[in-house]
Amino acid sequence: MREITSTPEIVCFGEILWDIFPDGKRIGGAPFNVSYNLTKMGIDSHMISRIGDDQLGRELLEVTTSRKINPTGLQLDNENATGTVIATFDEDNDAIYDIVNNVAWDNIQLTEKDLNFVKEAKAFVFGSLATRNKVSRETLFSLMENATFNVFDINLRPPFIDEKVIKDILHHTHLAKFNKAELRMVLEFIDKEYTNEADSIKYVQDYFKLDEIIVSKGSKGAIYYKKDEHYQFPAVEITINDTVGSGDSFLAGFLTKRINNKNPFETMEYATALGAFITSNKGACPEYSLEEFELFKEKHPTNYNDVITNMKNMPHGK
Ligand SMILES: OC[C@H]1O[C@](O)(CO)[C@@H](O)[C@@H]1O
Repeated sequence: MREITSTPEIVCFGEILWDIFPDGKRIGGAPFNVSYNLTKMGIDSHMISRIGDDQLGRELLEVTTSRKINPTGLQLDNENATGTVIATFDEDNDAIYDIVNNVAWDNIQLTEKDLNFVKEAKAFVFGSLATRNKVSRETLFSLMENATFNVFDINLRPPFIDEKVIKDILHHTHLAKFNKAELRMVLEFIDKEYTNEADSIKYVQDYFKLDEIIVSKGSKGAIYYKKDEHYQFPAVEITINDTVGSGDSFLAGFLTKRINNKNPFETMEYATALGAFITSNKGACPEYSLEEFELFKEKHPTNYNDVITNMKNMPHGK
């Protein structure tokens, strides 16, 4: 396998695993889903995780390699098994996850190479689940303390929620992504009552010195706060296949534009389109080409009448 020597543009950290659905297993893990879709967007992305020395680990390696995800950030664990999750769907077709504990990705070690990659990368992406075990948690903190742009997609997965750890991470975060329930939980952690979204966001921004926050709202779309600016984008209308990884692909689309300093309109438009595209497909990491996505995006344009912003400079002609 070819070693990467140049610094990746984005480094993702955390769980890589098999989601075991009633109809078969699919590769997953929120940070892996982000890394996968970034790669599809043409972004050079590096995934730091750990797999077991077992059949499921070998299968994970095969899939990542065949899908052109660079596997050099995947550590091999001789003691712990490759991660698995028993996934089912509720009556709204939302996924419910039973995440097997004490697996390989709970034991990600700190390496010199990863530390250097994170220092140089334009963004470092992670969630809260990888902090459930001490080893991966300590590695994450060491990396985060050295990164220049920390992107925290909180992705709360009960029962693995630790208030102190989440607050500590938020103090290091530059861009956070919450859904509405997660935003309320963070407010509870800092003893702030929810009055309305804008006030809550302002409070969280000031409390954690955190300029950029995305709140995802499912079928209602998403809103991006950047200091005092906000940009609310509607969800793109599609037929839902399943919602697994929709937030992860949204984030991949968002970062593709954000790290290249595109304006927030273009950034949000791309993010909502990629989230919708993946939701219209099966699973979080379907096989597709950038051209297929671009075609989908053209056929499903953003309804600019439903964009809500406090900024005047909408892109020309919108
Ligand atoms: O990472 C925890 C779980 O979240 C997902 O990534 C979806 O966002 C699943 O693939 C995984 O089982």
